[in-house]
Amino acid sequence: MKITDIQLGHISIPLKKPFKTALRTVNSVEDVVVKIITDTGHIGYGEAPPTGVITGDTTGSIIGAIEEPIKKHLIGLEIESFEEIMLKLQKSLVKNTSAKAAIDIALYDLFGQLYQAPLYKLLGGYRKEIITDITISVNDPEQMAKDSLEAMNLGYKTLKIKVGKDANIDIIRMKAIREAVGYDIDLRIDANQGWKPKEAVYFLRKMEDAGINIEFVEQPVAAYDFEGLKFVTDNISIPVLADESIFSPMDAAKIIQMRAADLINIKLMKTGGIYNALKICALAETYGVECMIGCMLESKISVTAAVHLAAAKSIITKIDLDGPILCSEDPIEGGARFDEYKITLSDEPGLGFKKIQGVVFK
Ligand SMILES: C[C@H](N)C(=O)N[C@H](CCC(=O)O)C(=O)O
Ligand SMILES: [Mg+2]
Repeated sequence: MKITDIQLGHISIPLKKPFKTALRTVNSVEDVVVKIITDTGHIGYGEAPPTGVITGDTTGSIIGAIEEPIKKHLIGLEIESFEEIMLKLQKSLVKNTSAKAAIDIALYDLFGQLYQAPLYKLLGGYRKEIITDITISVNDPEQMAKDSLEAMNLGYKTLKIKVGKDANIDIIRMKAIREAVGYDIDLRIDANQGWKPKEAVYFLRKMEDAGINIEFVEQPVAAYDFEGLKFVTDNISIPVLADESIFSPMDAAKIIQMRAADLINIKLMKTGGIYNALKICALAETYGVECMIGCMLESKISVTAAVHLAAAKSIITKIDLDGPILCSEDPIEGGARFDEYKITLSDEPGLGFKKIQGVVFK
């Protein structure tokens, strides 16, 4: 199975509601889609979102990275020589993790097809069904309480609450949400780097004292501020999860060795795909640090790859793969099945895609 061509397309899906974090507001998924074609007629699909505020990647940079260095390094290679392909992909240029992730995902899709097995089984086959949280965008407290109740009524047991815009109002937001949903729902919060270390400690302690009961806090401080992250971790009892601070396995090793966070958020768009995500899983497992798997604003193509990884690995104990659920439509036939919070994999080979509607590949 030899790679003969790599084509690109664009997927555009309106969201059900605007997605709002401390970093940005988005109304639709606008992602680059990758199609890798082989001489055997097998096709692998991948996807990359331009999440510039987190990864630095834009639509233009993703397309440029794939059309120039990546494509040149991969055409003509055999999927059988998987390690060689992965090394060439990762070494074709530095950074550009979203472009690498899209290609890595399409290659793993082909890898599964080559051996006629669903990817999650090839990677470990731990389970075939997972349960995701759903994100509540940062808004005024009344709106967030209403959105949380709506999610609870759809059956979600875990809500990921976006905060980090103004710590004084964040406390009011969290009180309003906890009051609305009661204590049977787990609340995890994501500040998306919005607080300073001392401010984070002050307000998180206040939230603890108010009995809000928070499962964990995600990325309270700036991505680069490992010391600040450690300061928060050392000074509150709520577990701290590192998201934007960890892209590479090296970042993960550093955070773990510093004890700067209690938990790690793996996202394929930060790691450059499954190949490096597996290294983070191995590191985390070695040190007994549980992982969450997350996503950006992604459709079912790349999120299906994340579902396969989560289904394969027991160290991934927390799931934030709500990208496709936030979308108002699903133009992808096949892949993971989303029934609100319940995500199930089929036993189709690779990632199991059948058809991607409305995307023109060139
Ligand atoms: C969509 C997912 N639940 C999520 O919240 N991801 C964000 C970043 C998403 C983005 O801005 O595209 C996160 O965990 O920080
Ligand atoms: Mg996050």
